[in-house]
Amino acid sequence: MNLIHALDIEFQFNEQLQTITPVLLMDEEYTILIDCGYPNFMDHIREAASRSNVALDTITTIILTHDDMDHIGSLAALKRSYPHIEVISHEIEAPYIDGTKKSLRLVQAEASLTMLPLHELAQAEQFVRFLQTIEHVPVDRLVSDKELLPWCGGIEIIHTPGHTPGHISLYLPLCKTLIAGDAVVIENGKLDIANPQFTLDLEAAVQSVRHLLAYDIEKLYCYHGGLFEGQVRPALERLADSYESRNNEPRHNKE
Ligand SMILES: O=c1ccn([C@@H]2O[C@@H]3COP(=O)(O)O[C@H]3[C@H]2O)c(=O)[nH]1
Repeated sequence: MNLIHALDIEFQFNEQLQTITPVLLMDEEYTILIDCGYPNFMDHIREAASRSNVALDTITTIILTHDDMDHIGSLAALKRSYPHIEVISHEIEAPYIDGTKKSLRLVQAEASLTMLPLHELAQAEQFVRFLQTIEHVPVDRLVSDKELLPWCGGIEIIHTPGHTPGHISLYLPLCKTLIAGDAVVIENGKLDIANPQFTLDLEAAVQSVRHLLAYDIEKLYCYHGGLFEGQVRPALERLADSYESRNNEPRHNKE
């Protein structure tokens, strides 16, 4: 028995209706949550999981695709309530999650304060203060590219850097399913790079999309956008091509 439950969670953020999609993977023994929402999202996760008849206390494992406030925000609360949960992330991402290194999103947000026009400053400062409140949690197990976790018939770790340096996607060969985290998102029905303006290394993010073409993917779940309804391979190819052709466009001489 292998099951995948997409936990679509709708909420208001910055006065906008948003949806995030953590994913539950289950086999006979293990219940694995992939990413865990913003701070104070335990009730949202509990409610979404209960729609799939899953109780939070059955979660054995949390795999974090990367360190960002909307992916690790409720990790500390989940660990406090369920200390048995094993937390897994890529080895490069772990120091940001456990707080040994300063969150790169916070570094980015602080750096933006010196460059923003005055009218955007208050919101950016608020975002910095928000990031400073994110609780850090030790990572119990480090994984690296191509590692195969034994659950659900095998879960392959794919290192997909770009959005952050230790970002991972998860591939389940048995059901040809990719959990993409923020490696790609769905925007207006199409695959896209997640917030390119905040992507820490856009070139690497596009390379990661190309790398995903090596996998036979029939179902693709995005954290922002949920299940992609379409032909995955051509969509990934179009996405990589579109960013690469932008990079190859001749630059206009402004002199
Ligand atoms: O100045 C900034 C920088 C970033 N951000 C957020 O950081 C997030 C990174 O992951 P994401 O792609 O899910 O979403 C991004 C944005 O929502 C922001 O709101 N303001």
